[in-house]
Amino acid sequence: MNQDELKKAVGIKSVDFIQSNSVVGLGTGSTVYYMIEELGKRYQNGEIKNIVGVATSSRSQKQAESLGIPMKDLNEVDHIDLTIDGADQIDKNFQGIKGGGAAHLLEKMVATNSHKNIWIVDQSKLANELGSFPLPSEVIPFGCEKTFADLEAENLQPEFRLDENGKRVLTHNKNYVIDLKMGSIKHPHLLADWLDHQVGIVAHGLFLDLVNTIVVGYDDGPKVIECR
Ligand SMILES: O=C[C@H](O)[C@H](O)[C@H](O)COP(=O)(O)O
Repeated sequence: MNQDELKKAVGIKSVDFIQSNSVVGLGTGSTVYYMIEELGKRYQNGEIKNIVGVATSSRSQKQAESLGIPMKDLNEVDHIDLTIDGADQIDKNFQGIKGGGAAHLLEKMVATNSHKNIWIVDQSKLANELGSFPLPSEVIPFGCEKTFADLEAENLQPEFRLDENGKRVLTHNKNYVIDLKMGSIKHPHLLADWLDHQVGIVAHGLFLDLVNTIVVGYDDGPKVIECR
């Protein structure tokens, strides 16, 4: 199976975890696309009833709406039962990096408001340790050169993320993304703690101790792994 087929297989499989009468967080990305597509099908044919979706990006919001899935804003729900999202890298302790699509701020807010989090990935996303995938950080434009200099001084190999026209990528909230390309993250909790204390950083892509279950796409089919 190619990577896209693996993503599709885990996307479809993950919908088995969605129960009727629940509030579901909808992640963002090319793997989640298949999950939302399948959820739309099962909602339309009545297999899954009475759900409300909470999106983590305008992309996922639009896709879900186009399939007729009832949607609410995070402010409008008192809880989220389950969120299904993708990930960019998952280490052997089930810690993750997210934000390859610059959606990690909204994703983190939805994930931390969810009773349960499931990540869906193809096998290429699993790694012994985090860091070979650059760690995204969302920074506010005000004073961003200072924030950048602080990251550089910390030896975190920062780089502003640029679009195809060489312009700085803007997030949903009109912030910039700085990718940290240090290659290897030996102590994710220490790094997360340091980044959490940088005033100009709104959110970083380290999602630690958060995921409960991962669904991994292998050539012989999706495998469900309980993490915590
Ligand atoms: O910002 C994007 C999100 O964190 C995605 O969930 C992550 O990048 C994985 O996306 P994909 O399934 O497209 O690889």
